[in-house]
Amino acid sequence: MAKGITIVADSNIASLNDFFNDATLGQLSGQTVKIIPVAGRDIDAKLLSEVQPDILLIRSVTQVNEALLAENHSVQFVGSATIGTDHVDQDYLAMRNITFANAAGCSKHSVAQYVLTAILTIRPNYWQQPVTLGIIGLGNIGSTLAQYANDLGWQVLGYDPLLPSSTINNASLEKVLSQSNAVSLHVPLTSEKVDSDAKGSDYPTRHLINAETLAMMPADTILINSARGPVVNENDLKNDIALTGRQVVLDVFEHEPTVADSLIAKLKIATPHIAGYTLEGKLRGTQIIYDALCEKLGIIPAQSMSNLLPLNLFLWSELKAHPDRLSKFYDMMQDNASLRSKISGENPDKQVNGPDFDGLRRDYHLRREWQS
Ligand SMILES: NC(=O)C1=CN([C@@H]2O[C@H](COP(=O)(O)OP(=O)(O)OC[C@H]3O[C@@H](n4cnc5c(N)ncnc54)[C@H](O)[C@@H]3O)[C@@H](O)[C@H]2O)C=CC1
Ligand SMILES: O=C(O)C(=O)[C@H](O)COP(=O)(O)O
Repeated sequence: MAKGITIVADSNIASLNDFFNDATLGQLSGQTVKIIPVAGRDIDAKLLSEVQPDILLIRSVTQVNEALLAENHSVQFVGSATIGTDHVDQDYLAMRNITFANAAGCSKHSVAQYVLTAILTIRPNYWQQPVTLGIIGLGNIGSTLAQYANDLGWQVLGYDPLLPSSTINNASLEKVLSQSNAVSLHVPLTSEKVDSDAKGSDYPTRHLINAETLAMMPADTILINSARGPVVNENDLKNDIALTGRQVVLDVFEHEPTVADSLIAKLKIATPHIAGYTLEGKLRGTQIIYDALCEKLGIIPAQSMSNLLPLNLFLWSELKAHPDRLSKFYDMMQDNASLRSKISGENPDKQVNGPDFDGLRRDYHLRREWQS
């Protein structure tokens, strides 16, 4: 590393200055830390070539690849304070010998709680009756959601072809889609293998939900996508909703950050990619990449998110005992209204514009995770 440590960071990373400062990083070497906060979409090749930072900290909106880094010769560590990694060309980073870390699992409870809130907002009667919840992708978020579902006495039908079968990984894709009251998607965004392309997946998720798979779902089955927009083919979804009247909840969109009103108008609930946006989820994301950077620098972590968290009074046990308090725990319809309030333009081009979508996320009042 150079004498001082220069960090270019997405300004939407929570508590940047609390985690990355002289005391928390320069503790052994006495190095000073300079942070340059930049909106994630403005982190570009020109900036990285001019600044030549040692460290790049991002979230999901910065594409990290050869185009971004070809003219940069200084970055030694890239940390993404996100679960998803589809925006990062990890093979390229490995080829350049740049260490990469993401924040696996950081918002698993936040997203699982988002999904429960969506289902119980649309169908409050599900608090009291037997429900079959379909979960596609049983990693950190999917398996956490399954725990909440079990706790509510719901049956889980789960599909994850990359994991061994288990009590929750217990069904084919067709069975999950055709026999669930609600289906929730928790897969990474992956593409098909092309020839010997090592990056592709044997079970690609791009357009996993399309005309064919939607046709397997009964009309009254809710669909929730809080994974990545392109997992659902939006044109096919619009046709499906027109045909069946299906209740659909989207937190992520195929052409995000722009979202067409022709889609939003058909959705039961639409939110601006905030399923993981709790204080705990975002701080955990920062903590995980901070810890990874400390490991890279050979220093002991000197900051902990527990120092930064105010008291949390949101107890899952309380909500279970008082389901009528759901909107006090998370008023999802407020997020839905905020997104819809940003629709502008004239028909047929009415849409939420990218800067408005990003603005809602930048200025989001972070929720609290419910504690067990
Ligand atoms: N809306 C939001 O705010 C957030 C969205 N996410 C998204 O959620 C995704 C999932 O997150 P985690 O559960 O933490 O990831 P994870 O990596 O722990 O689990 C993903 C699971 O999906 C499975 N999978 C892969 N391809 C599949 C396929 N074709 N069919 C069924 N299962 C498949 C994998 O085997 C793995 O078990 C992330 O990749 C990210 O894109 C994550 C956090 C917040
Ligand atoms: O962690 C992920 O993966 C996500 O989708 C993030 O929560 C999205 O947030 P940003 O990284 O876009 O702020």
